[in-house]
Amino acid sequence: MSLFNAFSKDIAIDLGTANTLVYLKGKGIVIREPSVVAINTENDSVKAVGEEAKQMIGRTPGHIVAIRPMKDGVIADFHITQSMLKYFIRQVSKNIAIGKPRVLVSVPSGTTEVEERAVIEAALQAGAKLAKIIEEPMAAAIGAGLPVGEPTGSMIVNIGGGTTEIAIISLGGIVTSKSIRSAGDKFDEAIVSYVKRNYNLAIGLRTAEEVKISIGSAYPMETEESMQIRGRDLVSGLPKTIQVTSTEILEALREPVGAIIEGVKSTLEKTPPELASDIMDRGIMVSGGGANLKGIDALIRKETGMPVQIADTPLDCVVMGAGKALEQYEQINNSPYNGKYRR
Ligand SMILES: Nc1ncnc2c1ncn2[C@@H]1O[C@H](COP(=O)(O)OP(=O)(O)OP(=O)(O)O)[C@@H](O)[C@H]1O
Repeated sequence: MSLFNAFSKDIAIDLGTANTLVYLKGKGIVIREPSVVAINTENDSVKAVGEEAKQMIGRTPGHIVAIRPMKDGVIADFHITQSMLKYFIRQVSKNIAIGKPRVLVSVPSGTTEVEERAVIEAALQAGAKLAKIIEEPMAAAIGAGLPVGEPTGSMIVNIGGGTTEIAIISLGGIVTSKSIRSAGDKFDEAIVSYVKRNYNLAIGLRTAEEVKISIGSAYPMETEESMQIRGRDLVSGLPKTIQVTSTEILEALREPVGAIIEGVKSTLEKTPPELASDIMDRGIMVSGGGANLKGIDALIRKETGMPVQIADTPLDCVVMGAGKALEQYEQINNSPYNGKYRR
């Protein structure tokens, strides 16, 4: 049974802190852009959205600001989030001439009801005919191929940009979950702090992200790697290049990665014994962009003693799961949205 009707032009959106992905029913992923909006503050108009706006971060003239409207997995700026959502929904509607779509948006599990209403409102104002919410860990679990509808425990750890969502799912419902504000962004910030502390060098978050992706790891790697990075020397004030090693970045990431491990352990401690035993058999599934951090699976395995698997396309799990949920929604949550907000 479909969430809406079988012929509708439904879209699913992963409204992420770092990236927004849009899935069009029958087509797959049609938009994959950073969640960034550049605003001209002279007339409050939107100058650019997505990749084009991301390129402007840290490089804008005074009257243009590049903003990430979602922070720590929640909506930090409602109006800009709304503009972004409108832009993406209109992109899809315009290019594919689908008329007014019905929209399913995934939000982090820590999102308050007020924020959920704000997202629904934004989707409706962006031209959606109907809008519904799906919780991110549920979407991630479906997208990672876990058997969420079965009477067996599945565990998902979705490491995004702003939040890590950890959940135990059984029979189509979230049994226990935790949303922690340590994920990809905190990894980047930790690298910025490390370089500042140890080298007196100021680097930007984009450089830190490049370092994380190139030589970052959560677990000691077999071969040591190194990378040159450029920043501003805090003593002389001049540009300077230094070399950092993978061992140093492992050390820099210890704290934010440790917070995720603590979250996983405390969720396991709260898990009912029958489900815990299922998870011992089936293991923990890791998704989200942060699942790409080298060695994250090895570390979780070592710290929990459970089997751990990285999802096939970690960055796509949430939107693919939300997309699948468009078709399977009745099995997951039987509360129809009837024109007004309802969970
Ligand atoms: N190869 C990689 N190694 C390490 N981190 C990576 C890699 N590729 C992407 N990331 C990180 O993944 C994060 C983005 O992941 P994702 O798109 O799943 O988050 P999001 O859905 O936007 O955020 P949230 O779920 O918190 O709302 C970024 O911090 C990015 O730097």
